[in-house]
Amino acid sequence: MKAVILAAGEGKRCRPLTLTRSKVMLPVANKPILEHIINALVKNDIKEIILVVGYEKERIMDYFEDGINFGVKIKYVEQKAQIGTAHAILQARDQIGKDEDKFIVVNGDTIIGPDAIADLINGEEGDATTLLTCKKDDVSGYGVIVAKGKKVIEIIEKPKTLISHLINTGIYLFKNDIFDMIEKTSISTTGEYAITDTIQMMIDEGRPVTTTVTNAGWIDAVYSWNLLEANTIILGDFETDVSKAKIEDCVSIKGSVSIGKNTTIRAGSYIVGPVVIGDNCDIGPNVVILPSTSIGNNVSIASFSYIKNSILMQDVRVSTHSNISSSVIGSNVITGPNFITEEGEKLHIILENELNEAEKLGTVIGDDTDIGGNVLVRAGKMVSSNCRISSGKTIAEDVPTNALIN
Ligand SMILES: CC(=O)N[C@H]1[C@@H](OP(=O)(O)OP(=O)(O)OC[C@H]2O[C@@H](n3ccc(=O)[nH]c3=O)[C@H](O)[C@@H]2O)O[C@H](CO)[C@@H](O)[C@@H]1O
Repeated sequence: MKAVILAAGEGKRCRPLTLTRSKVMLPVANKPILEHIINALVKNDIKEIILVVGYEKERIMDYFEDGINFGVKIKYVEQKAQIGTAHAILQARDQIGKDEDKFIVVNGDTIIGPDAIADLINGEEGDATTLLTCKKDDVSGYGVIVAKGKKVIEIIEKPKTLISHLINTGIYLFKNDIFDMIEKTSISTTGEYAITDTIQMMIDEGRPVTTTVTNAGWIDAVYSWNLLEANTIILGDFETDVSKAKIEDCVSIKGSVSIGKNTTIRAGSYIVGPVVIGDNCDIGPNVVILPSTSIGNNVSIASFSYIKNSILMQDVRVSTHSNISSSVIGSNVITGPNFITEEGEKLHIILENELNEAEKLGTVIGDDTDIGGNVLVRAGKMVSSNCRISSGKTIAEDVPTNALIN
């Protein structure tokens, strides 16, 4: 069976991190979200994946290439304008071909494990379209499903009132007839061609649509700070492997800690897992890294720094005596000595003109930003990409892209 992954959108709610890469390429436990999905499909014996790409497509294509390093054949189709999930699926029509019986479609921006895909495949019913659903207390922001047993009665996209606790995970088993149905789908009130509208049309025409409810892990990082929660969950499955690292004397490592090749952990450092550290990093001496932290490749963290519950992407340089907690730091960010992120709980954050609440957050910093020494970032304040912040500043407001704070 073939699978189609929808990966053409930006993921605006994860800005500033998605200004330079799409949400599907954001790292969780040192792997892009998309890689977790591809692994889940490969573990279910999927041999060919069609990736629908658009926004920042080169980054995706450079990373996955033809898929050979990921154990699968990957083909790319481009969706030139991101005008909806139904339109995105339609781009894969030629690659799926008429002979294909059924194929899987997965949204590229949620983290799933192999069990979710196995549930979808095992729940297949005759020639029906199957939607993988899961139960959630708070269903706001999702497609909601009303079902009678396995039969789907109605699918309503982001309803304003509570109709059901069953949500659409964005993982489907379709037959080839979906393409003709998509072509008949009209544009929604939000200006998109939505696959949920196509599915509702199938139900209205009396075509069989069933649902399989999954209890397998399905993690949706809606906002950049949700990446930290996702990271904590995924790191929970990691096993200790420090065999490829250079560990100096008097280093203390507790819990599950995975360290990549050519990484040096210098004397006096103290690491408590779950923690994952990539290749070619230089950590210490006397650095403390606490759960649940992911550190990408080519990162250096200088002496007496303290990192907790954070994601540091690749090529980050942290100077001495820094304290980074509950933060997501984009790639190629450089911070001067005594860089401090304040941590806050239940923070109100305005993003894309919407008020949101972050359970716990330090800061989020976009790619390619340089921060001088003795800088403090107040809890929940974000610094966008390509900013220059001089020494001694306190960041008490969000900093926009390309800003120069002198
Ligand atoms: C209309 C629709 O499908 N809604 C579903 C979608 O909502 P949701 O609003 O999450 O859908 P998004 O717009 O985030 O898109 C989902 C995925 O499709 C990709 N994409 C989107 C638009 C586009 O033109 N091209 C493209 O490739 C995005 O990159 C992303 O990977 O996922 C939720 C689960 O997370 C479901 O509960 C919703 O029912």
